[in-house]
Amino acid sequence: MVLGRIFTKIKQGLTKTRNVFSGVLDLFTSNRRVDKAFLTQLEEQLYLADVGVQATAQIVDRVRQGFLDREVGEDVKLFVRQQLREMLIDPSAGIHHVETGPTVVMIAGVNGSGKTTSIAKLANRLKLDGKKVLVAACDTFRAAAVEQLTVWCDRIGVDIVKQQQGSDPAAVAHDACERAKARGYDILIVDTAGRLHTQTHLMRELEKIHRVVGKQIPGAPHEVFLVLDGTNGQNAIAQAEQFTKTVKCTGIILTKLDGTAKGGAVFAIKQKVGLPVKYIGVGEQMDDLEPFDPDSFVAALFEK
Ligand SMILES: Nc1nc2c(ncn2[C@@H]2O[C@H](COP(=O)(O)OP(=O)(O)OP(=O)(O)O)[C@@H](O)[C@H]2O)c(=O)[nH]1
Repeated sequence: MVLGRIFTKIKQGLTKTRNVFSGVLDLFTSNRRVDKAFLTQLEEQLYLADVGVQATAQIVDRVRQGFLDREVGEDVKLFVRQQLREMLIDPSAGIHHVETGPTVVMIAGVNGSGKTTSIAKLANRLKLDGKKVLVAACDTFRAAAVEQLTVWCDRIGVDIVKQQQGSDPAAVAHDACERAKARGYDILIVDTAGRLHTQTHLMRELEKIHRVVGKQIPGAPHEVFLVLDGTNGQNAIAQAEQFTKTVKCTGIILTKLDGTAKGGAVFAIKQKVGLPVKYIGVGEQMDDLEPFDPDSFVAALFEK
């Protein structure tokens, strides 16, 4: 029942992506053979669905190898569905909670990507799972960032550690770790600045937070999630490539999938950036963040 509701929500959130993906699905209803023209069309449609050059080439190649000159039918469709699903499978799904001490999740991403909203949604989700959640407002670069995060935390009912604008983000991280340890929090979510004056500046700041957190809590940060705006499609991938040169990330939160037809970028992200999508944002409300599940995602694209 609950699963059904979540699936319906994912399907609704992916409406626009589903519409472009119907171009792929229509190919399997036609009465024809797997020939050069079919493979070219498959390539075009996957590409149009933002699946990305590399992922598209891999699928088309495998269809050619397995089905050339055979009739197009359910088996080819199932094969493509399987290929897409397998591309997304990742053994490290979700957040890895440590056994003792707080689990630290650092959140990075450029301003406007949906970083603040995603932190709020994640905090809300973890709280509903029974976790004691603390948020560290380390984006001290912009006053609005701290204010916005405070409003969200109040609304959700989770605690926040903050200092005034312009203070050292690493100091905020330090305080937050102390508090998380002293008061038995299960999870500490650390917000970070989205953009500073230069890339080097940003890198130094993120590294410093990383170091401070690691000194306070062994193994921390346990996860580093990069928030990407799903409406950017292939540009989000370029951004991810750029960002991961600066910070070592463990996963992606892909936002705003409800507002875009470019949800196929999920495949390209995994292929090109090598990072799993951990959560997807499918709306602006607190409960509009879903753990990314390859089965449901691909099923949502393939099922009526
Ligand atoms: N439709 C939709 N909108 C979203 C989603 N996630 C975030 N948004 C909206 O995107 C806008 C930017 O989100 P923020 O969370 O403020 O983004 P940010 O990265 O923190 O950016 P700054 O506030 O500029 O630092 C807001 O209007 C959010 O409501 C989503 O999954 N779906």
